[in-house]
Amino acid sequence: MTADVQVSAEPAVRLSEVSKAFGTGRSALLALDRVSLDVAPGEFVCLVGASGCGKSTLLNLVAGLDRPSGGTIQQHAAGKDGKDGQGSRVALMFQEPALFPWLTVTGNLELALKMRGVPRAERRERAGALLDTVHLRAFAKKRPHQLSGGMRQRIALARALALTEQEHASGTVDAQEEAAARSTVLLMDEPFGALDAMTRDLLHDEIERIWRERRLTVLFVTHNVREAVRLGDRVVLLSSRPGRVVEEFPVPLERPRRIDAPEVAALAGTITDRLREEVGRHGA
Ligand SMILES: Nc1ncnc2c1ncn2[C@@H]1O[C@H](COP(=O)(O)OP(=O)(O)OP(=O)(O)O)[C@@H](O)[C@H]1O
Repeated sequence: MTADVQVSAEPAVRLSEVSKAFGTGRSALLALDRVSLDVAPGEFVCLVGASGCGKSTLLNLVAGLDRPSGGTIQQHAAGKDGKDGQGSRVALMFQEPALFPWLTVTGNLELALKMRGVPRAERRERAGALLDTVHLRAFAKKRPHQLSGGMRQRIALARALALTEQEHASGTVDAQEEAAARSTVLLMDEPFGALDAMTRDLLHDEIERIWRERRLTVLFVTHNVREAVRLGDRVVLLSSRPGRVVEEFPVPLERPRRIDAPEVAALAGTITDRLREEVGRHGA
């Protein structure tokens, strides 16, 4: 089976009627209600919605950190044998970088590579390559507290990428390897929420470049509708709790986009109006 052709036709992630309830009986809280969503390989999808509508819950389910109460989540990856879900690579990145403070920048990345089973002899070089990707090679020997917030988030991004690395030295990129890269899913939960506007702008450029170069599939949660329009191929609007997909907005704007461009503001305005309507309906 030629995995690349078949896999590229499949969504990288498919949620079918996914529900999630916390607790049982009368005290049960329904966080997600029959959410269906396909994310294509190489697509950048942003999820927006009111606070508490279940965005983080959804990412946690896709990451496999929790199990849905109903419905199914499938991840299609180009595993060696081409089977669905085999060789699937998912990495999560949060608002807090959560780096180990006692390790250097390189040490943090090497640890992630070790967790992926990358042999010791390769780790230093691959950590260096990841630092090149986020333009922080010069800070390899620093510890997290010696970096700015934006730099720490770039290291967290490099670490997330490390967690999607393959166990073997990749060498040349053949079609199957490329298809596997496309089905690498990067889950980002408000990764830039704590940064100042200028640093966030820079990181938008950075994540867009890395997404393109590595052909990643990205599922990105944000409160910031403009950020969603700046980055996404598609913006998915969730309802107030329980989260359901209310509407999807394709973003047909040429890249790179500027967050303050009038066309970004216009589409963000439309989505925000829809979000307000939704929040109003729930009396939140
Ligand atoms: N482990 C849990 N146990 C019980 N309730 C939970 C748990 N995790 C989340 N919830 C509840 O599920 C709902 C959805 O939470 P979630 O964190 O997914 O929302 P969110 O959209 O990411 O919110 P925010 O935008 O404020 O970060 C909330 O009402 C929350 O209190």
